Amino acid sequence: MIELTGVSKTFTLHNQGAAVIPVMRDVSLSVAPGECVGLLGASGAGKSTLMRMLWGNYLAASGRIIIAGTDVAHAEPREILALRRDRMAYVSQFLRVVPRVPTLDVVAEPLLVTGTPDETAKAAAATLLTRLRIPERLWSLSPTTFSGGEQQRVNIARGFIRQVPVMLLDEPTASLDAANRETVLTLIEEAKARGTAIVGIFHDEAARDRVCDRMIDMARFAA
Ligand SMILES: Nc1ncnc2c1ncn2[C@@H]1O[C@H](COP(=O)(O)OP(=O)(O)OP(=O)(O)O)[C@@H](O)[C@H]1O
Repeated sequence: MIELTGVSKTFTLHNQGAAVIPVMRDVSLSVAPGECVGLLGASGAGKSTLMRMLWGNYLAASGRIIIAGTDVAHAEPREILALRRDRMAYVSQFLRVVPRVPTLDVVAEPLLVTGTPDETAKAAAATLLTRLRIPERLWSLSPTTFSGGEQQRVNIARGFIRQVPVMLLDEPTASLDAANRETVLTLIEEAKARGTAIVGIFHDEAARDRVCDRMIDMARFAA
C-alpha cells in the first residue's frame, strides 16, 4: 500500500548561499494493508520530513514513493489532491481550519467533498465527536478557540471520518488525557482491522508498543 524505494532528500537553502542539507538517503520501506509502522529517531533525524514527503508536500531528490497506486514523488499536483481526497488521510498535530466554520462541518468536510450526503456526513461527524468527548454545545462553534487537546481531537475526528487505505499520524495521542488517548488507540486499531496502512510518529512509548507492528529507525537512512 505504501512502497518507498531508494528515496533521498536534501534541502537547499537558497537564502543562505544555496547551502545543501542532506537529510536522508536510500530509504526503502513498505507498509502493507492493516500494518502500522512507527518512525523512530532523534530530533532532526527526518521523521517529519519523511511524513511530509509521503503526504506530497516535499519533493524527493530521488527514488519512488508509491502510495495507494500513485507515485507522489513524481505526481502532478492534481493527482496528489485526488490521492488526499480519496485514499489518504493525515492527522497532523495541529488543526488548521478556515475561521468561523463550525466544528461539526470541519469534521464532516472530508466526507462532504467526496459526495456523501450532508445528513450522513454530519451524523458520522457527530458519532466521532461524541466518541472523542467533544461536548455537543461546542459542535456549532469554530474550533479556533478550543483548547489544545480539544483541537487535537477535532483533528483526529476529521482524519478518521473516512475509511482510507493510507493514514499518516503525527503524535496522535500527544496532548490527550487517558480516556481520550484510549479512544484514539481504539480508532487506530479499528482502522488497521479495516486494512488501512499507517505510518506514524509516536513519542508515547506505550501507545507505540500497542499499535505499531514495526518500528523504523531513521538513523538507518542518515545522509
Ligand atoms: N523546510 C526545510 N528547510 C530546510 N531544512 C529543513 C526543512 N525541514 C526540515 N529541515 C531539516 O531537515 C532535518 C530533519 O528535520 P525533521 O523536522 O524532519 O526532523 P524530525 O526527526 O521530525 O525532528 P523532531 O523530532 O525534532 O520533530 C533537520 O536538520 C531540519 O533542519
